[in-house]
Amino acid sequence: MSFPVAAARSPRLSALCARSLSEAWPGTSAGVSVRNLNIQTTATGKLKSKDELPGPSFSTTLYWLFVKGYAENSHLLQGLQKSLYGPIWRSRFGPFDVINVASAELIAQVIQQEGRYPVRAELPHWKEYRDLRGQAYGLHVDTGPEWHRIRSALNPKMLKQREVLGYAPIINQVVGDLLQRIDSALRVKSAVKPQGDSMKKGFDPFDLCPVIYPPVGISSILFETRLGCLQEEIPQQTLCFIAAVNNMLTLSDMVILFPRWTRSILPFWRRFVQAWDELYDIAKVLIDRRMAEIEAQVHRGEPAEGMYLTYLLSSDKLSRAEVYITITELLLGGVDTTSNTLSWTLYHLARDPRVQDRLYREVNSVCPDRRVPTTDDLSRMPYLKAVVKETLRLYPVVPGNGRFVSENEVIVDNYLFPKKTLFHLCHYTVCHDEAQFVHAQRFMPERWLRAEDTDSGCSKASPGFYQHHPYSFIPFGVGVRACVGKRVAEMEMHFALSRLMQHYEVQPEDGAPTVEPKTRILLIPSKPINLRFLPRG
Ligand code: HEM
Repeated sequence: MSFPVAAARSPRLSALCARSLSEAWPGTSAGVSVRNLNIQTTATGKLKSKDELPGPSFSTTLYWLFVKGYAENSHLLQGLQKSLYGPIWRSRFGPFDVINVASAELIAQVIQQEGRYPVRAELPHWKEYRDLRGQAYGLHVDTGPEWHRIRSALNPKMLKQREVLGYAPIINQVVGDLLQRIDSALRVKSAVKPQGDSMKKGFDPFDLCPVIYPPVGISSILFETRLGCLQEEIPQQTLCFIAAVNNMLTLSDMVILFPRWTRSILPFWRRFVQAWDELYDIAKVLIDRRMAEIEAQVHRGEPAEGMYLTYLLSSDKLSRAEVYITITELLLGGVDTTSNTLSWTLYHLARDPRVQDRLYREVNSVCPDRRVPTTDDLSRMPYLKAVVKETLRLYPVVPGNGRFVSENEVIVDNYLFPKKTLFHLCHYTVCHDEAQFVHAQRFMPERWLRAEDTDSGCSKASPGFYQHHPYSFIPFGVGVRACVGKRVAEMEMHFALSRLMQHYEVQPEDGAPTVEPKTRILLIPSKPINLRFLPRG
């Protein structure tokens, strides 16, 4: 992932570990723009205690969340609280005592001190479920060297560019099915129109989100089988799986908020366990089925060829129990994320014909006559990548991330925090910070390009149009704990978007309302995004 630093320097995000920050952010020689990152210098004065931090009382937080409606808009609460308390504040809520940081510099300071085995947040209720069922802990529950061992087994086939390129054919096949699915949805809609109706095929708006919502591409890579998400009749098992993912994620938040003694009265824990059981059981059936196929192949003297699952099952790096839970967790990470990002992208393209036209022209010039793009072709589509980046900036799927620093004390902004402090990294606010991004509320993919753009209608004369602090845009996280699915997700979105552009022009439905995001763990559309898909001639 590159940054549009004006002087044509584009450091890679992966290189942005704390130690290399000044190299990675050219122009920020130590002690100048990295002033706040150098904790040695901030530590020279007297350090303050976290008790001196400003922040809302418990009752104020309750009021904001449940009376003012920020429970579904916690991304906006970040900005409100920043305006009241500054870029660092403390909030207490139920069992949580959280230090919120809402500037790129302070986020960088936290990440810089996250330790060798970073933890996002403790998930005691997930651990309790695993103990209850005697399952392996997995990526989200395991900590320290155990987490690192699992992560090291996953990384090579997920994060190495060379390996990920191998998934291109299956992703393209899935995208082909997606196009067919849209086409048949349009045909059904036009078929029910009365004769002579002026509305033509493709003119009836519909919400693409449910079509692309299911974990289409990633499931093919992980399970090495199609789950039938793109069939007109989605198989029952797949519907169950999708519902279980939703339930588990929603209930996870509820379970952690209420004390244990409420479990016999409130339904949350019981339903949470049920959702996990369903998820795990379906994943286990699919994995066992694939394992039986591999064993049969080996028995026949054939090489066991496959993708991710075959690699994990045959690598001996993880136990079978760990493979069950790891594949389930990978799928959890891959579901809402790419589909929501793609939906937001289309939402903006539909509203901005100039951007859509420029994107179409780029795709068409690299792949004329609807030739299916290859990964090489994608590398020659900078505007396509800029469009996806700009979408992730406006709608970071993970609007706030966490770091639970348990190994060491941490100094941030001259405050000293003891071990076991939970930090909330307010990415949404930082991505919308006018000081980092000129016209921060506008959808302007050009800001990610290095070349001068002539028709964006915005002032590139403003210093900083292309420049921003590297930690002001980290939609996939950063460092060793960053998203393991980043490369696959990007490839999936780039293929899907380029091919959608080849086949359809998207337009908003008549009188379409503005769609705002809401938070349901992830940042998702608050209402359906209904679009018209007009087949291109
Ligand atoms: C638009 C797409 C996606 C976005 C924006 C995204 C974003 C993120 C972010 C912000 C994190 C936390 C990183 C950190 O704590 O520093 C994360 C973690 C994770 N993501 Fe993604 N993700 C996406 C797609 C995917 C996909 C497709 C997969 C499945 C292969 C996936 C699997 C995971 C997993 C397993 C983790 C936890 C890693 C760990 O704890 O070691 N993500 N993702």
